[in-house]
Amino acid sequence: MKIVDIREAVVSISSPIRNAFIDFSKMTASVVAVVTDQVKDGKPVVGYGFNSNGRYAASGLLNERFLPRLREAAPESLIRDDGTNLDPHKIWATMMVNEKPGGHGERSVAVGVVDMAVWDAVAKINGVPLYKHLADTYGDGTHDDSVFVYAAGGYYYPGKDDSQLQDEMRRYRAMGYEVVKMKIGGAPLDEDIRRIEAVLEVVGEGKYLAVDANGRFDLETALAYAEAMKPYNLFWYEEAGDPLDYHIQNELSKVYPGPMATGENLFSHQDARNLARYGGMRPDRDWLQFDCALSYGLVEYMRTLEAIGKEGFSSRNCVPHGGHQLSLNIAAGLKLGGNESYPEVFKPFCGFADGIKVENGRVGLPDAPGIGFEQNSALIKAMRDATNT
Ligand SMILES: O=C([O-])CC(=O)C(=O)O
Ligand SMILES: [Mg+2]
Repeated sequence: MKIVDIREAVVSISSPIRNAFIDFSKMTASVVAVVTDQVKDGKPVVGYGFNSNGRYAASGLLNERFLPRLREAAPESLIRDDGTNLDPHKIWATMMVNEKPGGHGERSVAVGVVDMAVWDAVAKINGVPLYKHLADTYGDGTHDDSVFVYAAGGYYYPGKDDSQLQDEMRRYRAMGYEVVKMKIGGAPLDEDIRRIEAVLEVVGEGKYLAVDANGRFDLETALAYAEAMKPYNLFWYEEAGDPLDYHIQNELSKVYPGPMATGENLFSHQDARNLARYGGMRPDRDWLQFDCALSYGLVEYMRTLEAIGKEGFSSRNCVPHGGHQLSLNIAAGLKLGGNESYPEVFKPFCGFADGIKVENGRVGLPDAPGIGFEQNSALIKAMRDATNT
């Protein structure tokens, strides 16, 4: 068996929304299709991937380095020793030939998007949902039947007032989500506190509201928000300071008793390990948000889980960023704490299986081979159209 073609395309996921750091007016993503010579139901098996959101398409890196390495590799060097399937670990190693350690920047996005497509193909060739493949191959054979998901939104948007923010949160609650997330740090503290209180009127209690500062704050501002938000007992306080400023996170942990979350802009197991070692994150309450689509894919994510495990964290501490179905499969198959969900933003590069509703803040998984993209009709259409597959 072999890979016969790898296609790459750039798609727009632009919208007028804004977090505390960036607007999404020019946001793009890469889509990759890995076409194999395997045939199921009369059609070639094609694995799909996209690189989550927030870091732009990685076409230059893909077309100059990572895809040529796969195309030039001997096809048999990319498959399992027993010849039955693609080998994601060998494919990963082939992409990373002649790459120095460190400097994880955007390179990890390019590798991550290919890796997602490879895992989709692997599970399709095995004829099982990816969460089952992961549980059988890397876990104890059991998987979670549903996954905790929270509704991420609450963006700044031109002309958006508190009542529109409240309406948005009411919609998420009506869809079955319990926990919702909103942006902070894109307005002065007193305005954000007013917005937080407006959302608390809708969700009732702080334990149903997470806030995300997108790395905007210096230490002084992070601490001022901590002081002001402490009484609300929020679900979590996300990315207060720069993602690589472990000192800010550590200082915050000393004064903020509630759960903290961070990690979506850490792109390697070494960075994740540094956070676990030096960031003051507390295994008994804090959340780790590494997004495999941005950070070298699932092959690397398994190394990340191992690295943070040695620092006292469990897979249950992890609720990945990105709201994509690869992380949903990982959450069920490798037993994470949950997954993000974007009910209204980043369409169609968001969402889960069409017919499966969120109930009591949890979502079930389709019983279809692969990552389940084919069950998400808007997304699979966009990826097929983009890659002409
Ligand atoms: O606004 C963004 O860049 C997305 C984000 O931080 C999140 O989903 O946590
Ligand atoms: Mg975030």
